[in-house]
Amino acid sequence: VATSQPRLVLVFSGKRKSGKDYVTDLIHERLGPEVCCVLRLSGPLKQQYAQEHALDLDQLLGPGPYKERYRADMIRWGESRRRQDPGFFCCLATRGARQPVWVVSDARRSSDLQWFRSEFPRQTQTVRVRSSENTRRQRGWSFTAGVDDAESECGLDSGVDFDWILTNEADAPSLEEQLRPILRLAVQAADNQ
Ligand SMILES: Nc1ncnc2c1ncn2[C@@H]1O[C@H](COP(=O)(O)OP(=O)(O)O)[C@@H](O)[C@H]1O
Ligand SMILES: C[C@@](O)(CCOP(=O)(O)OP(=O)(O)O)CC(=O)O
Repeated sequence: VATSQPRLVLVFSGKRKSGKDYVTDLIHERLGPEVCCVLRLSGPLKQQYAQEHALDLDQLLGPGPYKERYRADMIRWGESRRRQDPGFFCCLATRGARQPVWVVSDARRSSDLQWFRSEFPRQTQTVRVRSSENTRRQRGWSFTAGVDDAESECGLDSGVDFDWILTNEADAPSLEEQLRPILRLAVQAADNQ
């Protein structure tokens, strides 16, 4: 079986409720499912966690309040896994992806970026999604100790030179406009196959 390599890997990060899922869904819609897949590092994490704790996986994957009830414990659970193997969830999340453009929606730690940069050094580009605390609050965020002050939320706050920064705010240029150069890059990457 030929192993297919991605042509472009867009690795997204941002605080919770900054709009990572929203923006990456938008990219997926624009490029279509043949060209692009959205990969969530939290996917295999939530799957395994739901199984071990008899929880509702669909609700854990959704944007509602359900996942917030379990977040602190999921973080702890995931961290013990990552201590054994920092690339554990990266590897699981990318397994079987065949599209030329990969959109990773939720990098949180420098070990996540390191994994993609070392596996796909030429293809990887990092994207930061930014929103003000006010905007995030309107989307349902409130500060939670053990979550918002932990590595899960703060691991990429400094020391990273992002290739792209998107401002997901009502008074910023439209996402459409901000995404244009990234979408152009993705279309080029897919066309050059
Ligand atoms: N530009 C936007 N316009 C409208 N709703 C948005 C926008 N960005 C985010 N949202 C909404 O805000 C909530 C949080 O966004 P989400 O993408 O789930 O954030 P994250 O994945 O970073 O936690 C969701 O309900 C989402 O639909
Ligand atoms: C335990 C987590 O994987 C939970 C992630 O859930 P989501 O990826 O749904 O989070 P947001 O989009 O920021 O709201 C966090 C981690 O530290 O791995």
